Amino acid sequence: MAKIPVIDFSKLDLIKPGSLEWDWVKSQVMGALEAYNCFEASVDRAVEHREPVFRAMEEFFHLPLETKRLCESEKPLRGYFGPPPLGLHESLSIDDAHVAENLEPLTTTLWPQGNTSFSKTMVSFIQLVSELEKTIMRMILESFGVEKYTDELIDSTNYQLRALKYEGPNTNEPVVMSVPHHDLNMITLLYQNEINGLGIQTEAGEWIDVKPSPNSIIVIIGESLSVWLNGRLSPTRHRVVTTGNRVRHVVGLFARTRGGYLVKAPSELVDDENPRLFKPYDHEDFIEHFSTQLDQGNRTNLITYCSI
Ligand SMILES: O=C(O)CCC(=O)C(=O)O
Ligand SMILES: [Fe+2]
Repeated sequence: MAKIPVIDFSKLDLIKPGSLEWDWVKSQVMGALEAYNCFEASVDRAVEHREPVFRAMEEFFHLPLETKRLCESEKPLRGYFGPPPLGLHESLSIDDAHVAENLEPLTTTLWPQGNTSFSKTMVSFIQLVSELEKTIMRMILESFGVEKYTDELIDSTNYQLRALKYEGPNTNEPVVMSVPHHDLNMITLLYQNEINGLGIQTEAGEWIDVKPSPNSIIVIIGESLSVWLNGRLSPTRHRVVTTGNRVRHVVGLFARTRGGYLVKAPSELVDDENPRLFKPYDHEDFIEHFSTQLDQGNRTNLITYCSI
């Protein structure tokens, strides 16, 4: 069975630009993205977060529906979505979840009697995952010779937390929980409990079941990054299919650019051989205006939307 590449990021603190370690990890990242559009980042420190993160998620999803609905928001792709019709999932999305101040008011709303551990647990995990995302982003931009844009891109990024709960379908027949799709954002990093279900499609059309180990964070590319890179990397086509009766929990970091930032391939990536493929666009604006079509099975394709 094919397996997506596993890349060791355990010495995340030591992987610094210019070091031998950096160049070695960067070459593995680019090799994996070229061959599979995705990889598993193995980060030993993730394991310390595992038990508290999934316990915090259980605590949230066990709240009464009317309490969870206090997190519903007018903004698309933020807030609480659920409960799921058969085959779908329930989720909580929080913008800029690496900043404690963004989670604390929500935590107080959900648990008026107090629950500091929920925000602390989620913030510290998202901080770890966002550091990983920044490292990967810097490596990708460096590989294409456009590293001078890394800081402005990072400064314009919303590190959105998305906690997902999939009920077990109670059958041994595989059930599609999330239809094949591309993510629309820049980079998505996923950390799951022991219930597998994510599948990745290779360019050749083959589906690979992802079976991450407890220290693995799955890294996938979204359409927005493809647009920013003038098509240099392809978005990862993926789906979720599960069996059995156990709950699948996934905590994801969906990095995407904020409103006001124009997603536009830098001039270094455009020349006679590589003409500009996409119209510049504002990701937030796109999400706000096209979100009604973002439901399962009918996702607006960003690449189609801004293709020239
Ligand atoms: O559950 C997963 O592993 C992936 C979720 C996903 O693809 C998404 O939320 O866009
Ligand atoms: Fe996805």
